[in-house]
Amino acid sequence: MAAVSSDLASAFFGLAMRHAGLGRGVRNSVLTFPRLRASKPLVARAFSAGGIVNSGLGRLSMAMRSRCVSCRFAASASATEGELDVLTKIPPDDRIPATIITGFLGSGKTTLLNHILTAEHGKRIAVIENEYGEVDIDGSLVAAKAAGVEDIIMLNNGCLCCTVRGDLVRMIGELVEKKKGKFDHIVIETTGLANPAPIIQTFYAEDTIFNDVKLDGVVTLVDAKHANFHLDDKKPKGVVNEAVEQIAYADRIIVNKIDLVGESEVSSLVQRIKMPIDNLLSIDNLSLIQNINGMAYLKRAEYGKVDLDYVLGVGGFDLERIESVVNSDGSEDHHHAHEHDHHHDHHHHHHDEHDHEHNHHSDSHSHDHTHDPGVSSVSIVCEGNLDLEKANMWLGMLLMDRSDDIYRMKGLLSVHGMPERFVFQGVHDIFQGSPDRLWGPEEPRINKIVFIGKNLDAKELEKGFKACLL
Ligand SMILES: Nc1nc2c(ncn2[C@@H]2O[C@H](COP(=O)(O)OP(=O)(O)OP(=O)(O)O)[C@@H](O)[C@H]2O)c(=O)[nH]1
Repeated sequence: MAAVSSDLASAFFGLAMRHAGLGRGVRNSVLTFPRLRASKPLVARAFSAGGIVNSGLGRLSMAMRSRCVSCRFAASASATEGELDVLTKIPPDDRIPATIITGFLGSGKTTLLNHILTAEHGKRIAVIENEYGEVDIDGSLVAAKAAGVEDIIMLNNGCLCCTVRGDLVRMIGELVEKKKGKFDHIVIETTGLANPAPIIQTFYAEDTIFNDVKLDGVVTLVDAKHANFHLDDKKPKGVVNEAVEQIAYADRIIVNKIDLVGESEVSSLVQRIKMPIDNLLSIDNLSLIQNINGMAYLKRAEYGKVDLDYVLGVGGFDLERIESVVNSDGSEDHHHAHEHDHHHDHHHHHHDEHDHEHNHHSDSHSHDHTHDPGVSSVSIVCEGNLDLEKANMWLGMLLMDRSDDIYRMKGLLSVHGMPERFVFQGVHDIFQGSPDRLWGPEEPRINKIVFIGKNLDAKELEKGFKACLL
């Protein structure tokens, strides 16, 4: 890994900053890091509405365009003057939003879908339903169709994340081609055994989708009664536990079927999914407890009944809205205030915005999962300015090395010399970043970054990140 050239480094943020919106309405850059060995030529693929751009890293000549009219990128040391086409205003992103509904078998996906389809929201929704091995459309879906769903497409000759991924691309392509303007949102229900990662990646890796459709969010249903059983399921080496993965990739979690269990059972499940491990140190059986996703918002529900703005238009993959995630722990369940307790617990290390006003030291939280192959989340919060070159190198190397294990990343960074906040997110080796609004004159320049993945070593991540600070 030591042989990785600094070209890789300049690509990570450099490309992200310089390549944006080459085509209609696409504001952000998207990078994928192919699984390369350091000795091979390093190539990044930038997907844009204009097609795939293959570029030798660090030798990019794409014009940088920013959403923000007055952006300057003094920090982008490697950008040549001719590239700084920063005054171009990018048109609004008018791609059709798509929501993935996932969750283990029987967790209530179709029930939620019906709730969405029959509720008053004024949206015209096209549905892609993936029922593994089933032929007939679910009876309740037919009812929903009568209620005015724009289109229901069945994908039932395999699982969306495996065999029918090509079908998904084709179907979305056809939907857009034939029915564009007739629907406002696409909802995709996966099978209960789907791993969301390949489905998410399809939205970035396939130009035919990326040009017209943007991923809005991943909503995961969790069966309050049976989830622990599936989460505990020890899989053979190399086999993923779908129940864990589905939660790990979520932007919105719905702990459903709470009518079937008692309050304490729900609370311990919520803890297992969300609560910072530091709070659980007093609990005896610590090894059984993991903080699977500290980033997603979580709500409890019966029969999937949640407000629709909780599941549609969430902007989970929208750089403009990453802030709300990295600034909070995702607990949004106002009826269960105790889920916020860790905000006020002096033993934990995850601070909210208010804390930082008074306490500007760096910190992170996560249980040390070095010896635990479980999925966990790590948050790093740290005031200071990042050295762009170092940050490029660190994140580039991290993804080269660990992109299989890093499921999701979201962050808000303070880059030295850059007057705007830099917002980014990633799914494995796909990375997307762009400048956000200007830092306020009195605003502390605090970096916030969240990782969700397997075998994450919080200390190592924090050390690597802090080494990038000036
Ligand atoms: N008691 C109870 N039952 C529920 C709740 N939500 C859904 N169900 C029932 O649970 C069963 C499974 O719900 P579905 O919505 O079909 O679950 P699914 O995730 O789509 O199932 P698969 O497609 O098989 O993975 C149905 O009989 C639902 O009526 C709930 O909150 N409480």
